Amino acid sequence: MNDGGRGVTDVLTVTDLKRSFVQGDVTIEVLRGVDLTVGAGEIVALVGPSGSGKSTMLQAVGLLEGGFQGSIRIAGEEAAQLDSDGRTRVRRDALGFVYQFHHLLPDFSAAENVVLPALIRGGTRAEAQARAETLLTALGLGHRLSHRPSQLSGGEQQRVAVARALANRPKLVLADEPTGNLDEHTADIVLGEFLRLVRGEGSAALVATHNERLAAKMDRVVRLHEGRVSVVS
Ligand SMILES: Nc1ncnc2c1ncn2[C@@H]1O[C@H](COP(=O)(O)OP(=O)(O)OP(=O)(O)O)[C@@H](O)[C@H]1O
Repeated sequence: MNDGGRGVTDVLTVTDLKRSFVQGDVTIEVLRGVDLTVGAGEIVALVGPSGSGKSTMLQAVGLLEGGFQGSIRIAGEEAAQLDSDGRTRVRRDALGFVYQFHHLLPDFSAAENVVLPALIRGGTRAEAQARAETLLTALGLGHRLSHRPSQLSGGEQQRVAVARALANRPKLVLADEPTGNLDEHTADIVLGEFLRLVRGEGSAALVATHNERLAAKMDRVVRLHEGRVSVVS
């Protein structure tokens, strides 16, 4: 799909997305009709105060949860038309995920954690290994390939999570507070590396953060407010 205006192909088009949660007698309308596009290779910050719905939004776009109304198109595929296998395929082939906490497999080395997504997708071990080493080396972890997560610093663990997200060359990386668990100095460095690598790979990214300073380093900032998105820059 082409948005016409910016002259780029969109990897993500969200139209009139709605999500509410019912708790007892109370209905909380978190997303009240969100419209959002992310172009190929574009890095978009999703900002908003705590509770504004950033994680809810990323869960919808990551095809991780149902219960949504509206349209989500990822790399040309309409989410509502996908069955469970289709959602798994889109997540595996078109998306990469980075969370606030690394969620690395504790019994596997840094390299093995990055190799796994490619193996699951059906790649050869040699290719997956070469890709993992390239990504980890680009993130300054060439000397940490055999370390397990518990043997790495917080910043190093998060770099491995970034490498894992990029292993299958996703069109779109979804990142939920990717540096939220790091001290300010380390967060700055890791976010800079994340942006450099994502740009170098030509992937797009949608990055939820409540850190406006970090958001300003991205190509565009959109704000979630009262269940809708407004463009900041
Ligand atoms: N499964 C759920 N059941 C009920 N309410 C929920 C559920 N998930 C989220 N919410 C509510 O939806 C609102 C948005 O939550 P969400 O986690 O998306 O916000 P956020 O912007 O990511 O916040 P933070 O920056 O604190 O992570 C909150 O009020 C939250 O309590």
